[in-house]
Amino acid sequence: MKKIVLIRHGQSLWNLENKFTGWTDVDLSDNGLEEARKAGKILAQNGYCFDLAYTSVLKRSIRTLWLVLHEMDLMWIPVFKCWKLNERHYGALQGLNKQETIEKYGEEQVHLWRRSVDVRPPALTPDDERYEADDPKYKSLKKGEFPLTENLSDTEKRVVSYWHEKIAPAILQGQKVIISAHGNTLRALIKYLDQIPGDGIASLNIPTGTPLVYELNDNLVPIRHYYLGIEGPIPQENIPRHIIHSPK
Ligand SMILES: O=C(O)[C@@H](CO)OP(=O)(O)O
Repeated sequence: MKKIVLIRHGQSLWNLENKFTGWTDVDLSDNGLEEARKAGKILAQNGYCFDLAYTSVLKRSIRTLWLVLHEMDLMWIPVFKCWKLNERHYGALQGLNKQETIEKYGEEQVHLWRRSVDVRPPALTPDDERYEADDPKYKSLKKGEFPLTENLSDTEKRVVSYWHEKIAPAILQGQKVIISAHGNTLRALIKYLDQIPGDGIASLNIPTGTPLVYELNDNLVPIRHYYLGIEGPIPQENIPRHIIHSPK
């Protein structure tokens, strides 16, 4: 049996301000910093240890990982950063307030943009200042690879390709792995691992800064999964489809 830990970054400044974030590189809020430290403590208290870590190139997930590894005294382990683990690109919605967007376009449209698998938010244009293809952190992207907008399926393709290229081979070699990423990146990975069809993933919301353990069989098929450190009943919207129970 293999065990991996997924963690969505702690609360970011734009989570706090209720803004669409996507690839905008905002940092953690004070609460998010605290969530990340708490996650590291909980992992250490539960006897977790990692050989390798994976994260995006966005500072909210990198800093979350740093704080987790700091609390676990594991800052020395190799950390691999890749844009393929970035949050879903939110196109022209990036920077807009979610509530104001609902007031302008209606609840139903905004829900489709946020949670549908195949609807893409309005695209950025390459002359938009939010189009950051020239940022050095994206110099490894091939021409045309930098997204102007993405739906969850687009995100799933890049996340799953990285899973097969890098993460799965490491797990199969026996490495203990933590992945620090983003709400929609982790939803996409869970959709793939748990083979959740179509819009079955629409209602899943991953809580910030909360370790989610996946136990996998030798073929990397999920056996069960559970959160660490949630006190009281787990809200239904936080529970991936196959969840069985939380550890004692
Ligand atoms: O703004 C974003 O990038 C994401 C995650 O915070 O938001 P949502 O939950 O709407 O997908």
